[in-house]
Amino acid sequence: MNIKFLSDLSLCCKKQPILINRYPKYAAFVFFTTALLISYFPFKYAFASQWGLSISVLLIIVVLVLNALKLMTSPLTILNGILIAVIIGGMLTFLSFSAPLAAGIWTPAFLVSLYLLFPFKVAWLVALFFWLILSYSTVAQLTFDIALRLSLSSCIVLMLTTIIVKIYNDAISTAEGLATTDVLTGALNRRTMLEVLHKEHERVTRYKQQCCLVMIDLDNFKTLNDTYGHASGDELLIQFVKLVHESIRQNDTLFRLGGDEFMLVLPCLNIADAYAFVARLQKLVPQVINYKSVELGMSFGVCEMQEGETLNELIHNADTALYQNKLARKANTLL
Ligand SMILES: Nc1nc2c(ncn2[C@@H]2O[C@H](COP(=O)(O)OP(=O)(O)OP(=O)(O)O)[C@@H](O)[C@H]2O)c(=O)[nH]1
Repeated sequence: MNIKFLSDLSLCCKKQPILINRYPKYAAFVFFTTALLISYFPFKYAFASQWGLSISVLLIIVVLVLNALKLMTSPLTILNGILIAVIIGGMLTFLSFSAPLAAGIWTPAFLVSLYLLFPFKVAWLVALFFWLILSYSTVAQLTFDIALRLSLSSCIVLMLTTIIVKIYNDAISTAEGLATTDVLTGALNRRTMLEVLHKEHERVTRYKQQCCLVMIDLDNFKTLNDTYGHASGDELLIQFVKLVHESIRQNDTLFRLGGDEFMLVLPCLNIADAYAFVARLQKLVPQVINYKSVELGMSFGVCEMQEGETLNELIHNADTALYQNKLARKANTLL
C-alpha cells in the first residue's frame, strides 16, 4: 500500500460514497480477492461436513462477486458497504471459531479494508468491534502466546491505519480549506463562488426558483489603508465579513472576490427583497464599523439570476449595477 493510495483513502473516508467513487475498478478488485481468499477457508471446512452450510457459503461468494462486478461500473453506496462488511466480517467471525489461526492471519487485511467501506469514525468503531471478537475467539482457542501475538499484530495494524488515515484526513481538510476559503476573512473565495453559482443556476433553471446576486465594494477602503495602515484595513475586512455572516440566512453565502470586493449569493429571494436586505446592510456598515475620520460604507449591485443567462453575463450584470450604485453614491457625496 503506497502513500498515494492512503491519501486517496483519506479523501474518501470523509465522503459518501467512499473510495469506490474514485477508483471503482481498483476497489472492486480488492473486495473481490479479499472475499474469495477469506471465504476459501470456511468453504473448505463446510464442504466436507455440512451441505447446507457450503451452499450458503457459495451463495455468499456469489453475492460478493456480484457486488464486486457491480462496483466496476457504479459507485459504492453505504448500504453496499454494510453488506460487504457484514458478509466478510461474518465469514471472518465464523472462521475465527472454526480455524482461529487462519482468522488471525486475515484479520489485519479485513480491518484495513473497513476504511475503504465506511467513513472514518464508523470504520474505526466497526474495526474495533471485529478486533475484540476475533481476539476473544483466538484467546479462547489457541495457546495464549500465539493468540496474544495475533491479537497484538491486528491491534497495531488497526492503530497505525487509524493514525495514518486521520493524518491524511486532516491534511486534506486543510488543503480543501485553503483551496476554497479566503485566508484573511474566512469568506469563501472566487473559485468556490463559480461552483456555487453553477449549482444555483441549475436549480433556478430546473425548479423555476429565484436567486439573487449582490456584488459589494467597500467605499474609501484605500483611504482607510493609507490613513491607519494595512493592518487596520485587514481588520476592517474581517469585521465586515463577520457583520455580513451575522446578517445573512443559513442558505446565503458570502464570497470575497479580492481586495474590498465581495459577492453575496441569496437563493430563493426575489429582487425586491434582496434590495431591501442589502439596503439594511448598507446602513448597518457605518454604524458597526467605525474608523473616525474615514467615512466607510458599501456600494452594491443587485441582479436576479435569469434562465438561459450565462454565469459571465450574470456576474457582468451585478458588476454593472455595482458600478452605477458607486457612481451615484459618489455623486451624492460631492453634492
Ligand atoms: N488592508 C488590505 N488592503 C487591501 C487588501 N487587498 C487589497 N487591498 C487594498 O484595497 C484597496 C482597494 O482599492 P479601491 O477599491 O480602489 O479603494 P476604495 O477607496 O474603496 O475606492 P472606492 O471603491 O472607489 O471607494 C487598494 O488600495 C488595495 O491595495 C487586503 O487584503 N488588505
